[in-house]
Formats: sequence, C-alpha cells, structure tokens
Amino acid sequence: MLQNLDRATTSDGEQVVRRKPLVRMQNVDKIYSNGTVALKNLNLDVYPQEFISLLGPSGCGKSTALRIFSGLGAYSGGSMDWPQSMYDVSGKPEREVGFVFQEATLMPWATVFDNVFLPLRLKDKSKAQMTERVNEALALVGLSGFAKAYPRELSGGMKMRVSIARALVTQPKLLLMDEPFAALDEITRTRLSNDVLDIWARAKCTVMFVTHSIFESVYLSQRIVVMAARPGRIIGELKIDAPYPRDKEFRLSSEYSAYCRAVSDMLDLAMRS
Ligand SMILES: Nc1ncnc2c1ncn2[C@@H]1O[C@H](COP(=O)(O)OP(=O)(O)OP(=O)(O)O)[C@@H](O)[C@H]1O
Repeated sequence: MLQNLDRATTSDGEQVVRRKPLVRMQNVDKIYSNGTVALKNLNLDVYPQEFISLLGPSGCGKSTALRIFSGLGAYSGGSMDWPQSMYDVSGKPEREVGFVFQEATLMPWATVFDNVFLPLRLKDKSKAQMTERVNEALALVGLSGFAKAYPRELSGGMKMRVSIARALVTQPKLLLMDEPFAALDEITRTRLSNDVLDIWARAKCTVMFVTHSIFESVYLSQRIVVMAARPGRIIGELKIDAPYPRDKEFRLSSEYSAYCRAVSDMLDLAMRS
C-alpha cells in the first residue's frame, strides 16, 4: 500500500501524504504538424478508480488529450508518467488502457463474442483460454445472453455496451470514453449513464469521460475538468461531492442544479477566454 502513496510538502512547510496518481501529465503541449497548438501546458493528475470528465467547447483538445493518455497520440513537450505502473517480465511497463469511441465500430460479420474477443486475439490469446474472460466482460455490461448475436440484431445502446465490453476485456486500469453517447437518443443516453456508473463500480477502473454535456458530466463524475480552446488548456475543475449510487432523485435535486450552474459558469468563462 505504501508504494501507492506520494509524500509532499505544502506551501507552508507541512508534510502531507497523498495517493499516487495513476497517470500524471505535466506541462504537456501538443502541436500538430500544421502548426495548430491543440494543447498548451496541460497539467493533470488522474487517480485510481476515479470518474473524471473532460468538458469544453469544440476544438479545446479533449480528444487530443484522450489520445495522448491512450498512447495512440504523441505529445510535443512536457511529460506523462504512470507512477503506479507495474512492469511485465520483459521490463515493459504495463499500461493497459481501454478506449470507447463515439461510434461502437463493431465488426458486422462477427458475433458479439468475437467482437469482444478482438483485443485478446490481437494479443495472440486463444479463444479457448479466454472464453471465461469474454463472458465476464459481457456479464459486466449486462449482455450475457447475447454472445452469439450479430451487431445488426442489437439496438444502438446494446452496440455501445458491446463496445464497452470490448474495451474492458483486457481489464484496463484506465477506461477512456470519447463522447460515447453522442450518437444516441436522450432516453438511451440516460439509461447508458446509469449502466456506465454501474460498470465503473464493478470494474474498479478509472474512467475518463469526454463530453459536451454539462448535465451528463455532473451526473457521472467525481471531478470535472473544464477546458478552453485556442490554445487547448485547462481553465478550472470542480469536484462533485454527491455520493453514489446516483439516481433520478439526484438528477432532480437542487444540489444537482447548483452543480450544473457552477459548471455552466465555468464553461462560459472558457468560451470567453
Ligand atoms: N490531426 C490533426 N491535425 C491538425 N490539427 C488537428 C488534428 N486533430 C485535431 N486538430 C486540431 O486540434 C485542435 C483540438 O482538436 P480536438 O479534436 O482534440 O478537440 P476536441 O475538444 O476534442 O473537439 P470536439 O469537441 O469538436 O471533438 C482543434 O483545433 C483541431 O482542429
């Protein structure tokens, strides 16, 4: 447990012990080859098992940040560390990350089982060895009875749940979700929000969620990071201290409205700055 703690000194000299972040971005810049400064001086600590949202206007660099966290995108300056990273037998750090995109992007010719198995197949795992793991991932998203179904037989919300199972099948510590509900209707979005909270509680991973929706970010998150554009940067963050499980009562509460107003004010600032 001790290795999961960070010792630090506060500005008035007090010694404090904090949890170590899962991922730490320090002064990260991203400049695309056409000269666009997508991120400028990004500092962000992401903690184990937290639910954090990135919120901000179009073009503020949310997807760029997520791609850097995933390892799919390179950064131009600064540093990114995984302070709790374990090392595999070959000495490579284990940084298992799952990624869920706006579209479910399933293989239409493959069954639900085979779609979820894909990341394991890409790691040369055998189906026989991994059947239990795939079934566990399907159970986690409530699709146990659908292993043999094809994507065309599923609703939009179910396809998204298959996509989440596929991201979770490698048992990542960090699940990145880039506007996963943007293409879905309001009722499905609400239901999936509850599903994601349930999945997060059971999978015990960190979720980093990109959204344009103030309401969605407040309902889901423990922490909301608000970004501004040109250049993409963090302008503030807000802790949502409401307990889980969250439900309709929370959505209708004055506490929820007050949080939404506070985030909205921060977003106004982001649009003006
Ligand atoms: N491959 C690329 N080459 C050049 N510029 C890019 C590239 N990808 C993104 N950008 C630019 O970088 C900036 C940040 O883009 P990014 O997609 O990360 O923002 P975003 O906040 O996710 O936007 P949205 O909410 O619209 O998805 C934008 O100005 C965008 O035009």
